[in-house]
Amino acid sequence: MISGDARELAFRILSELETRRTTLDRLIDEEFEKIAPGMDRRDRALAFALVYGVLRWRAKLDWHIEGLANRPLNKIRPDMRNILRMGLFQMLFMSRIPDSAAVNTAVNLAKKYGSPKLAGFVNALLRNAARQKTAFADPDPARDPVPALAVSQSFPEWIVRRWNNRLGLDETRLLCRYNNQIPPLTLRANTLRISREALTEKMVFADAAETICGTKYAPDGICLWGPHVPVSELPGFAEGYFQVQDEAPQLAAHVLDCRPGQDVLDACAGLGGKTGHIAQLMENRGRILGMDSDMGKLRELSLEMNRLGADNVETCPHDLRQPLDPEKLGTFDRILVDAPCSGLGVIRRNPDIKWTARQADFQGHARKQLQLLSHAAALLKPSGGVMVYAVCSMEPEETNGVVSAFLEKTARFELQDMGLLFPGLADLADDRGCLTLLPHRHATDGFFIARLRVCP
Ligand SMILES: C[S@@+](CC[C@H](N)C(=O)[O-])C[C@H]1O[C@@H](n2cnc3c(N)ncnc32)[C@H](O)[C@@H]1O
Repeated sequence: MISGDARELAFRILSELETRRTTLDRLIDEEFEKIAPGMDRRDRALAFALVYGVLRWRAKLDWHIEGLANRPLNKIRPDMRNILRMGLFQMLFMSRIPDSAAVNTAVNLAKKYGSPKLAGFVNALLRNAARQKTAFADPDPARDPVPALAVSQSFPEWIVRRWNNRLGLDETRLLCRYNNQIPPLTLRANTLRISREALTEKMVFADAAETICGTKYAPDGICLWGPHVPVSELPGFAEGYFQVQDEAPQLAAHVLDCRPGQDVLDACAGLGGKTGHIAQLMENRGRILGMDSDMGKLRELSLEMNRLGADNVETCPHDLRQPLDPEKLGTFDRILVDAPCSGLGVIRRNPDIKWTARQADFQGHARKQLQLLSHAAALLKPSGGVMVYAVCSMEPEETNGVVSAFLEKTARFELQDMGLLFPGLADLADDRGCLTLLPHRHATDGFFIARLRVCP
């Protein structure tokens, strides 16, 4: 059992993230459960700030560490790299922490996890950083703006290059900057139990956050900027008054426009973020089938539906690429395919994605997305059926590219213009009528939604 020290906890999370195939969310849940129950709120907040801060600013921190160490980063032991990143992050981004505390705590970690010699190296490098930091400079953009932006905004060069080719340098800079900001905690009021107005009042009364406001496009969303307590301690959590969900994904179930009494398939239901929303739009009447290939997620989904009071949801573990139950073919009024993707739209909330996503994976994502969409299409009612395809990405291969490939393959479907169907969302619609949300333009996660219907 290790101590409940915030920096040690952050160090363990950062190191494990590099060695295990898991997501930041899962690792945080695991490590916090093991270590942090007794940890006071300020220490938990520090551990979070260090993990997220280092992941957001890793390329910039590494650039300075390489310069100070006078050797390439891969010549520094991976665990010492993380100790150095945490130390330097505190010096550059956490003005309330004295440099001496950043150095001493890093040296203690290096002693515990390394050796006296490595602790000496960490000590010397961070002391140099403390002396030189006011003179630190980013690479010169005049020489080559893409790698310079990759360091100054801390993104992998391939992502900056990709966005620069599509959006130009100025917008790419804005997009990177936006993705490095701390997002609000966004909730969706569970209208089975409470209205957005009444939930907002409860949050304001409880002084739940520094600023509390409604979402712009999604009718049931509330943004909490600078929340004062963890989600599970917010008023109404146990009563199922809300789910945590960014504004952009709230629009997926909204445009699915399901009605009470319908048969609805949530084909990649995961933990049920959108299933709960569908249940509230259906006022708990009709039938929802939550499908996912991950049985563990569906178990959690069922618990989540109990918390929300959504009682018209059944679950079905199934790999949607495999043959479908013939009895289910052509039976659903509405289908949501919230497909697995690169996750490049949610870097603001999951900065680890910057370092785990790969350019080479896009073709594979697109192939799978097309397969899931095509198989799901066979389950839709031949008359009046509507299917929504969504991904938390704004990359062409897995957004409009998949929709075009699907339409080429499946002539009985047509794309619907959501700018016309939902006038409140018109400024999010692209020239085909799909919704493409860009973080820096719309102040949401990056997200894509297409609405397809069987041709009348
Ligand atoms: C973007 S996540 C869904 C998030 C979920 N809709 C929510 O709002 O909480 C994509 C989901 O697709 C599931 N998935 C991946 N491959 C699948 C497959 N072949 N068949 C069915 N589900 C799959 C993953 O387990 C994951 O839960």
